[in-house]
Amino acid sequence: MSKSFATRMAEAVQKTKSVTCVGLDPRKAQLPAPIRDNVAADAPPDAWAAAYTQFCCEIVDVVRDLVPCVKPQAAFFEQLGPAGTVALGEVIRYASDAGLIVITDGKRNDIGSTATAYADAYLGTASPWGSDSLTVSPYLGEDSLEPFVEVCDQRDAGIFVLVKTSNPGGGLLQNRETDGQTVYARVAELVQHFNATRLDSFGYGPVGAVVGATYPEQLAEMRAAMPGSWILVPGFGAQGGGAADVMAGFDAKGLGAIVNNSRHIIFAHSRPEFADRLGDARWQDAVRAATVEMNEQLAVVKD
Ligand SMILES: O=C(O)c1cc(=O)[nH]c(=O)n1[C@@H]1O[C@H](COP(=O)(O)O)[C@@H](O)[C@H]1O
Repeated sequence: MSKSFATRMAEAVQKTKSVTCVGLDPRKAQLPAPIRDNVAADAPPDAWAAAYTQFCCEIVDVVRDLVPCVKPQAAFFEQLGPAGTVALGEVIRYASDAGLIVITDGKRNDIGSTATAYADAYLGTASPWGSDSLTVSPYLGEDSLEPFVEVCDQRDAGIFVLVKTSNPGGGLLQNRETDGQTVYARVAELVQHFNATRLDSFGYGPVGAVVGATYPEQLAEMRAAMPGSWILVPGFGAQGGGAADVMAGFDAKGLGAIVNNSRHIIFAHSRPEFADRLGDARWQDAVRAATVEMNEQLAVVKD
């Protein structure tokens, strides 16, 4: 890798004219019939892992010319044990070889010395799970994030720090005020601090932030608080976020935010608007149609 993560992201968004991130969150029960029916319900984990790999790689084939990035969610693979983690590595590699930016969603972190091991496992090219970027928890503080930032510097990788999550319960801790400032705003300050000396020609650094589409007001607040940060915006689609809710995330050129959609894209074959017309048999066409639809709803990228 020679260009920084932030620059690769900006160029990929400009090339595809898309701010959509397709979330790869495979679930046994929701796989389309042509894949699910090949695996017995009580089949061993390696059979399901193979199904997950096939499903996710076919999605990559369908969306690779439409979007800048994909986000495999590690939990669904880890659920299958060792075979699942091998499948996760296969999916990461396949998406990367297809030219997509890969954000592995692991929400990892630990004390600094252990954080270094997580960074080594997930960022850059050194391990089977080497990705362009990883989601990271800020809960252990600044010294737990520093090892990730160091690896980002060494390997032109990126991280997305959880700032204001999309779930209803996130506010319990994130909205707490100390010294007249919310916890999420304090985390945003830290993110901005890390990026301040690392900005690329687009004005962005390697330390991204997660802000849910379910909190549009806070998204606007966070865009202003972290001008140097790419924002990963989950919660679009199945969690209720819509186009109007995410508009505050973008800069004047339509850069600076990517919007994740997992279930409403990858399982689009079962959404009412696609089920009759396409359904399980044409699930790949449903994935493509849902991705095109989302791109059209979020056509913010300027020439
Ligand atoms: O880090 C994330 O991606 C994330 C953060 C957050 O605050 N909320 C959130 O939903 N996510 C992830 O984004 C995806 C959302 O999936 P859908 O609701 O199916 O689009 C899941 O993989 C979640 O784990």
